[in-house]
This record gives sequence, structure tokens and C-alpha cells, in this order.
Amino acid sequence: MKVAWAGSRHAVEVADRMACLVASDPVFRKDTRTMLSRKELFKDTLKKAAHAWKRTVELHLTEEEANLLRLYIDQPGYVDLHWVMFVPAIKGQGTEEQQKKWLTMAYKFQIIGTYAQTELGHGSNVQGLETTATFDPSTDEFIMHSPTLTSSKWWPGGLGKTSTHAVVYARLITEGKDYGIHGFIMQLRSLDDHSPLPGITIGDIGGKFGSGAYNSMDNGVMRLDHVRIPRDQMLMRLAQVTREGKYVHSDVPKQLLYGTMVYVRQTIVADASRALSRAVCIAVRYGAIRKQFGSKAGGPETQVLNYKTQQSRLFPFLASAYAFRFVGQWLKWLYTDVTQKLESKDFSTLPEAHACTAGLKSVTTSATADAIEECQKLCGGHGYLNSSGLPELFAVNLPACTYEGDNVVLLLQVARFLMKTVSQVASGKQPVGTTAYMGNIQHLMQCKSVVNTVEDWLNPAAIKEVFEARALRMAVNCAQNISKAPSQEEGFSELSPDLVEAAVAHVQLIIVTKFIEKLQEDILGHGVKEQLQKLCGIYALHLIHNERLGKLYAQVRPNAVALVDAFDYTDHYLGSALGRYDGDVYSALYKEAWKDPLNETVVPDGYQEHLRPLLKQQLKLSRL
Ligand SMILES: CCCCC/C=C\C/C=C\C/C=C\C=C\C(=O)SCCNC(=O)CCNC(=O)[C@H](O)C(C)(C)COP(=O)(O)OP(=O)(O)OC[C@H]1O[C@@H](n2cnc3c(N)ncnc32)[C@H](O)[C@@H]1OP(=O)(O)O
Ligand SMILES: Cc1cc2nc3c(=O)[nH]c(=O)nc-3n(C[C@H](O)[C@H](O)[C@H](O)COP(=O)(O)OP(=O)(O)OC[C@H]3O[C@@H](n4cnc5c(N)ncnc54)[C@H](O)[C@@H]3O)c2cc1C
Repeated sequence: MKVAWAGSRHAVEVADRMACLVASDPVFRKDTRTMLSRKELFKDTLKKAAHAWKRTVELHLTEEEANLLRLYIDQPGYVDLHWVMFVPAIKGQGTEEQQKKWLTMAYKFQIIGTYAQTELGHGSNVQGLETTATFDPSTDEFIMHSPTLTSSKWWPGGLGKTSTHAVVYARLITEGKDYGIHGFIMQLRSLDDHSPLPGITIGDIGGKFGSGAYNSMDNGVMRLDHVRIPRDQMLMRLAQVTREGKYVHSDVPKQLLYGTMVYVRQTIVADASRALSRAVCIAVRYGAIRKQFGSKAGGPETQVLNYKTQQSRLFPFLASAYAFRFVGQWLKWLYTDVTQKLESKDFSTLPEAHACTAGLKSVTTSATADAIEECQKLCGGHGYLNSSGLPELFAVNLPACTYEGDNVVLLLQVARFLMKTVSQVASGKQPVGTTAYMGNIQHLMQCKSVVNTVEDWLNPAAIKEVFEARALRMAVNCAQNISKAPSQEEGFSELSPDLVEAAVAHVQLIIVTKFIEKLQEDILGHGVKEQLQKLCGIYALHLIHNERLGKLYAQVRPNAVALVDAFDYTDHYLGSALGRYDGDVYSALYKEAWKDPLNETVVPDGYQEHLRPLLKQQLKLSRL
């Protein structure tokens, strides 16, 4: 099962090696992270990042190994933005010459980059950004400027205190005309003393939700006051400005400007499955250790994992973790395929790639955030302690519903793609890829489900048909209602809640389909495929209705702990007293409690000033 989860034996081996490297290195300790002040936490993040880079160089780690090392350190920081957004933005939007110049420095960490798109006034509406980049032909420079308060860059990770450079998105103005949003490479801080360059005001935007968690990241604010940069720092793969100031657009779709977001959304699906699997791992292992109540006859107490209510709340998450993992592996393939096509100037699959990445990012991160919260409840009171690992896991993953595109905004993009596809089907065009099922419209609009029993839900063809019929009917229903509205725009707006539901149904169909396709592969190991079939059934059935699932849960229960062990997480990475591999939960919880700064003294700080006078006074009063 470990191989099925990781994707290959090689993937298991590299992941194990990197996870152990991190777990055995004292610099990467994180057990007291939630007790650090913001300043201490930030400094700790700088220390870990520098140490990780040192180890990467010393051990000559490959890119794959270095990425895993960063992942297992498990502390958001400026390096994430550098590798996940700054480098890909230059790769995707820079010319070969620009890539050579900037990536050479970025790969060696001679510069640290971030991705500065969002502003105080606009995030979702990228075309509404206000920062300007006005070309000055007299000096061959762009003047970068924040004309209003709301145009202040706001949120970019690493911007606050760390980044030396950024890809900054701004409205390109040349020859008096506004050509809309484009990317520019800007140096922000001196490479000598790290002070902001003239005209740049920069800082951190302040503390965020939860202890520890995303507070390790210095999300930043930046104002630009007529800062000049050379013309060749405009990312010029998609469009150029000539020496004379003439705007020239390449023969590529302008949506490629959004390419970095497509790339990152794809990686976020993998992050979501990992976060969900961590929460499930903690809740399942703890559920096997925790006992409450026994039989009336005085028998042994029951493991809480054996309660049917616990299973019906928890096992759909276990199934979802596997489902998201497999769809994430497929999405990575899809992204690679699209990238290769784009390189040979085939842009035909770009809209589908956008819809798939946006939709899957949205559905998997929302489900994951909800599931982590529920796992906390599934662990009872102990789940609410920081030492359970769950509060921090929740706080770190909650913003994934917002960053890289608000989940509702992204689902509306999927809906727009679906409405276009429905209208193309109506005019006789055969849809392809993930919307190919819409070509079977006659049958899917009328067919009746043959699913009656739990066993039917293990029949892939039956499952697929139910999900296809559901998704298609919801999409067609929306399209019909939009066509009755006074205008397309009004109809879309009025029906947006239904459109979001239709988009979710389409995305869930993709997830179910990819799970089924996974089951058709050669899967090694005795009983592995059978367990995955049951999980696929649970994932599909719990989305439609909750009846008849008990039988499947009972079949999964004997292997539940093994199914989470297959995630192959070290105790260090899991970071949970409740989810420990050895099950020694109570000693761990007890030990963790004594690490709290409040326990540094027996009598607390503040006793002399506040508690003692109060108690004394009350005592005096009572004697009067
Ligand atoms: C413990 C360790 C933790 C480690 C964490 C590591 C990594 C985590 C990674 C990141 C987290 C940290 C950083 C986060 C960074 C950010 O958040 S960066 C900012 C991201 N911002 C957004 O995502 C903004 C969302 N908004 C948009 O994407 C667009 O503005 C929107 C699509 C909503 C609207 O676009 P707009 O052009 O205004 O309007 P239209 O709807 O008219 O679209 C025009 C056409 O373009 C198509 N399209 C839109 N987007 C794309 C795309 N990405 N790719 C391809 N095509 C796209 C759209 O479908 C329209 O097409 P048609 O005209 O219909 O054919
Ligand atoms: C932790 C974190 C890290 C981030 N890192 C970065 C970074 O490194 N670089 C960067 O540039 N940005 C970053 N961001 C910003 C992030 O990308 C934006 O916050 C995100 O794109 C959402 O935009 P917004 O904040 O403007 O939300 P808004 O668009 O203002 O959303 C507010 C509400 O309005 C709704 N809404 C908005 N538009 C519509 C619509 N058309 N139809 C229906 N409902 C709508 C949304 O669903 C939401 O409920 C980060 C954000 C967070 C939280």
C-alpha cells in the first residue's frame, strides 16, 4: 500500500530517506514551535531554511530530494515562495535570456524571490490591480508606482522581511496606453545590508490565525514610489516593449500570464491530500488507542474507532485522502502534458487544464480544511491541544481555500468552462478530455441508476454512470436556466450558487474517475487492490448518500490502522502526541504538557502583582 500511495518503490525510498534526515537533525525540531513568540518563530524559520540549504549543498541532493527535505521540515517560509512561485514565474514568462540571467542566481540562492500579485484592494480580480509600470523611453526604464493605498502589494509570502527580489504584477503603460497586467522582476532590498532600495516601503502584514502555523511566513506589504527598473526586467516571453516604447504581443494566448497560478494550483492538490492524510492518520491511530465505555456485563472498554458513528465520520476522510492522492498524481501528469503541448505551440488543452487545476484545487482544499476540523472533534478534548498536531495543521491548511484563488471564485471559472462546453455540445461539437462524458448527453439525461446494493457500488461502470449523469444534469439545468435570463451575464450571476454546485459535481466526477482508473492499473501486494476498491466505493457513495455504507466501513475497520501507516509518516513529520506510531499516547501527552512556558515556574508570573492582592483582599473582606 505504501507503494500505491507514493507512486513507486523509488518514491517510497527517497521519501523515507529525506523524512529520516529531517527527523534525526536537531535543528529541525518543531515540538515547541507553537510556544514561540512571532519573532522567535520567524528567526527559527530563517535558521531552518539556511540549514536545509547547507545540507542540500553538502549532500549534493537532487531537486527531488531537496523538495522532499523542504516538505518534511514542515514550516512555511520564504523558500516556498522562492521555489514554488518566483522561479516558475520566470521560467514560464521570461525569455531564454532572462531565464539564464535570473534563474542562475535564484538556483544558487544569490537572490531570494517572491511573487507579488495581490494588493490591499484586489486579489481575485487580477485585472483590477492598480500598481503601474510606466515606460519612460528617455531612459529606457519602467517607473514602478503604487498610486493609491489600495494598490499596496499585500500578502506576498517572504516579502515582509526576507525577499531580495520579486516578480511584481503591474499595469503596463506605454505611449499613453494601458495594456493591462504584466510581470516585472524587481530588486527590493540591497544585497549588501538587506535594506529596502530607495522608493520602496516594505514590512510584514501582521500575525495570522493560530499559534505557530502560517506565522512562520513573513507575508508582506509594499509601496512603490516611482521606482525605476531597466526595460529588460519586464518578463518578455508573452509580450514585449521595444526600445522606442512600442507594445508588441507574441502569438500566444494572454492567459499564459496566469501560468504560474495553474502550476501552483496543481501542486496544492498534492498538498491537500498530504494534509488530509496527516489528520486522518492522527485520528485513526488515536481512535485505536482511546477507549471509552465497556459492555454492561463489565467487559473491556471499547476502542473509540469501533463505534459506528466514529467510522461513519472518519472513514470517508480516509477514502478521500487516497482519492485526492491519486487525482493529484494524475493532475501532475496533465500539467506536464499541457506544458509539453504549449512548448510546441498547441494551446488547445489550456482551458481544460485551467478548469481542472482550479476545480481540483478548490474541492480538495475545502474538503481538507473541513476534515481536519472534524478530526479534531473525532479526537475529543485531546484533539484541541496543540500537542495533538491538529490545531496547527488546520491553521496552516485553512488559507489554502483562499490563496492561489478563492475556492468559490475558482469554481465559478470551472462553471464558465462547463457552460461553454454544454453550448458546444448543443451545436454538435464532440467534447474531449474530462468533459468527453457530456457527448453521451441523450443517454445520461434519461438513464436510471442500476445501483441498489453496496456491492453495486464496487462496480466501476455503475459508479461512473451515476456521477456522469449527476454532473451533466446539473450543468444542463444551469445552462437552460441561464438561457431564460435577460442576458448571459445576469443569468450567470443569478444562478451562481447552482453553478458552483454543478462545478463541484463535475470535479467530484473527475476524482471518482481517476480513482477507478487507478484500480485498473497493475497494483502489487496481497489485498491492496481490494482495500482500494472499498475505499473508492466509500469515497463515491458518501458523496451521494450515506445509506448502506456501514457494511463497507466494517470491511475497512480491520485494516484502518494499516491504511494510515501506508502514508509512511515519521513521528517528527506527523508532529502529534495522539498519532504516534507506537501508540504511547498518554505518556507523550503528559510529557508535552510540561514543555509549556507556563510550567517553567510552579508559581506563575503575575501572582505577586495580580493574583496575591486579589486573594488577600477577598480574604480580608470575608473576615470583616
Ligand atoms: C508546510 C509547508 C507549506 C508549503 C506551502 C507551499 C506552497 C503553497 C503555495 C502557495 C501558497 C503561498 C502563496 C500563495 C500565493 C498566491 O496566492 S499568489 C496570488 C494568486 N491569485 C489568484 O489566484 C487570483 C485569482 N484570480 C484569477 O485567477 C483570475 O483573475 C480569474 C481567473 C478569477 C479571473 O480572470 P479574468 O482574466 O479577470 O477574467 P475572466 O474570467 O474573464 O477570464 C478570461 C479568460 O481567461 C481564462 N483564464 C482565467 N484564468 C486562467 C488560467 N489560470 N489559465 C488559463 N486560462 C485562464 C478564463 O477561463 C477566460 O477564458 P475564456 O475567455 O472564457 O475563454
Ligand atoms: C496565507 C496567504 C498567503 C498568500 N500569499 C500570497 C502571495 O504569496 N502572493 C500573492 O500575490 N498573494 C498571496 N495571497 C493572496 C491571495 O492570493 C488572495 O487572498 C486570494 O487570491 C483571494 O483574493 P482576495 O483576498 O482579494 O479575496 P476576495 O476576492 O476579496 O474575496 C472575498 C469574498 O468575496 C467572494 N468573491 C470575490 N469575487 C467573487 C465573485 N466574482 N463571485 C462570487 N464571489 C466572489 C469570495 O468568494 C470571498 O468569499 C495570500 C493569501 C493568503 C491568505
